[in-house]
Order: sequence, then structure tokens, then C-alpha cells
Amino acid sequence: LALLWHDRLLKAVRKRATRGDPQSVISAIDHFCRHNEWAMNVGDEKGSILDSVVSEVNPEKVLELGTYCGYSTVRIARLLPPGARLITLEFNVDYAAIARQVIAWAGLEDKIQLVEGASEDWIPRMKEHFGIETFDFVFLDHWKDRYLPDTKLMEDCGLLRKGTVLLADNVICPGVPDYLEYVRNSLSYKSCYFKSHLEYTKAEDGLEKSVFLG
Ligand SMILES: O=C(NCCCCc1cc2cnccc2s1)c1cc(-c2ccc(F)cc2)cc(O)c1O
Ligand SMILES: [Mg+2]
Repeated sequence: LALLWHDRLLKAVRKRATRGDPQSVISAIDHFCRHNEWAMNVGDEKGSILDSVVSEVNPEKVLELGTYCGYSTVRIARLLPPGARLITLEFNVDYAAIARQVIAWAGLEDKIQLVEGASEDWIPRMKEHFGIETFDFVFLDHWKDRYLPDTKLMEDCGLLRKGTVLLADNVICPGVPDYLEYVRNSLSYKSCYFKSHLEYTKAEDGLEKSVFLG
């Protein structure tokens, strides 16, 4: 059934969005998720906050944990400067297949490297496999019980530098209490909360922005 839903999403994107126009892909997915079937994209309201943080950071090296159908991947990549690179990890092969087609429709495949697998397996391999020194911006939107362990893993692997910005989705719904407690109390982070709503609903949710202080 999930695959059928994803085919409907792709058809909506191909029907409504203009090939090579990321903004039209974003609008098409938002329209589909608001009027046809809810989906766990970051959505338009939290997406605008994501846009403003990405524009402020203007990152060269981006890591996204949790691609899903590529909505936030396109939102981020469309704002990156020429030469900037986004690596996005997706655990579910069906989601990854959809995301590749959404990313291609937006015309952003040159900036994006989609990797299938688990964050705990790939984070330790970022340096040797992708030639990454450190990331400038990390968007956390994967398993909520992996936000904290993966943040500690990125610290241990030396993937964060003074000033790296972590932006975490769903800190209220579904919620990531252990992660929030850590970034808000650790002396190694400066953290702030952006109140919003769960995608396409009236339920409260928000994004937590945490700057690594080194
Ligand atoms: O679970 C969520 N996202 C994670 C699924 C990604 C699994 C992955 C694991 C993994 C491991 N390694 C690498 C890549 C990856 S991708 C999620 C759920 C809700 C939600 C759902 C029902 C509800 F009633 C209220 C909110 C809202 C959201 O915005 C979400 O993001
Ligand atoms: Mg999310």
C-alpha cells in the first residue's frame, strides 16, 4: 500500500511540478500531503524555518539524516551555493527510490548524494568514504531515538566543528526528550527552539537549532 501511495505522490509531482523547478516540486508535495494524504515531510510551516536557518548558515557541506521522499532534501539543496554538497541518508529502500525521482524532477541531483543505510553504520565512514572533513549543517529527521546517539557519534568522529549547526525536526511530536536535554544542558552547544506545528496539522511541534561550540 505504501508503494501505491508513493506512486500517487510521484504522479502528483510530475503532474503539478515543472521539471527543474524545485519550488514547484515543494509546492506539489505540500498540496498532495495537505489535500490527499498526510505524510511525514517536514512540511511548509517548519520548512520555512528550515529555509531561514539554511540561508543563514549558507553551508558548503550538509548532512541530512532521514531523506524520506526527498522533500526537505530539495528544500535544503535549492538554497545551497554552487559547489556545495548535501549527503542524505535513508534507511528504507522504497523511500530512497521515490526520493531519487523527486530529486531528479527538481533537477538537483548534482548537489545531492543519497545513501541507503543506517546512520550508525555510515556516520563513522563519512571521512574515508566521502572525503568529508566536517559538516557545516546537519538536519536530523530520522529515528527519534537515534538523534542523541548519532549526535554523540558525529562528535566522536570529529565531523562537527566550532559553529556547525544542528537542526532537529520533531522535538515535540513525536518528541526527542533525551536529545533536547543533552543539547540544552551541554556546555558544548548553544541551543534554541523554534515553535511550530506538526506538518499539515494543528498539533504543536518544533525545530531545535543547536550550534556546536567545539
Ligand atoms: O518517524 C519519523 N521520521 C523518521 C522515519 C525515518 C526512518 C529512518 C531511519 C534512519 C536511520 N538511519 C539513516 C536514515 C534513516 S531514515 C517522523 C514521524 C512523524 C510522525 C508520525 C506519526 C505521528 F502521529 C506524528 C508524527 C513526523 C515526522 O516529521 C517524522 O520525521
Ligand atoms: Mg520529521
